[in-house]
Amino acid sequence: MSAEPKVSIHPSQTSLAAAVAARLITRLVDVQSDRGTATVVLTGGSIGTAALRAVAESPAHTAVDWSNVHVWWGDERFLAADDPERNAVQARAALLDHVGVDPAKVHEFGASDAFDDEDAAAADYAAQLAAAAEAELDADPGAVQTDPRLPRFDVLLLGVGPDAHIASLFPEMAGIRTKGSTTVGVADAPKPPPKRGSLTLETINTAQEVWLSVSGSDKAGAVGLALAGAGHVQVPAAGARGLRKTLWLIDQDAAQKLPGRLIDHDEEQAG
Ligand SMILES: O=C(O)[C@H](O)[C@@H](O)[C@H](O)[C@H](O)COP(=O)(O)O
Repeated sequence: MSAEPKVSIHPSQTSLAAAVAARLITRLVDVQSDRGTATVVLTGGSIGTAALRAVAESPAHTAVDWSNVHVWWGDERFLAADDPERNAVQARAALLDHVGVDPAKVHEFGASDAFDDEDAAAADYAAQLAAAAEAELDADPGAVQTDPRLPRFDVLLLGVGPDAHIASLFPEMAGIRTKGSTTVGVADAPKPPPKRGSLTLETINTAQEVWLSVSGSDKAGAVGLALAGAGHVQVPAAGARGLRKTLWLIDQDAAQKLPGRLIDHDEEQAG
């Protein structure tokens, strides 16, 4: 079971980041009012980080109980813990340091100063995920889990590269082909740095909602191919689906090669 993609087009990168931020705040508030806690999976990349900055700048962010938000990452660069290129370091600077998150609920991929290699860090992340899944079941023995090795992901954010990669799953490479594991170490990513850790596509696709945020004309080809139904090994972004929602949030530059039949005009006007 997975949700067909919906597309929402925004006039500029700035309005896109603001729209992602507004949607994220609303979603977290809604999930918390139903369930008490909410879980978000963050992405690195320019638009992902700009959206987090926009959350911090929005007065509405105080409606979220940040101390009850679980934070994970879709991928991480295998670098020292304080390296400014780490997705987690950028997310802290953009949002997490400003909103009173509970450090025990912020789950980072292991860094290169703590783990021998990217595979060990990825294995550790899989163990962290499995422990969270177990804790979830202890707290609510009736909880329905999509995968017993994974906690519930309410919203999973992704950026998309010009080559259509998502998280650290690059076209035609081993990561995007990985089956049976929840995480994967990546040794030779074409986007620097080469060493990374990532959720697998199978893991990404257990999220309730997957939102792909994309800005810029260099991404238009990737967006067009992904939404025209290309195969996920060649076009990883084509394979990302949420269980109840798959939302492409894109700016006009990234929408240049969009198959027209996919534009949802209600969504288009929403942002
Ligand atoms: O660690 C990373 O590099 C990311 O998680 C990666 O998947 C990113 O989201 C895309 O490459 C888009 O990045 P831009 O928005 O900067 O193009």
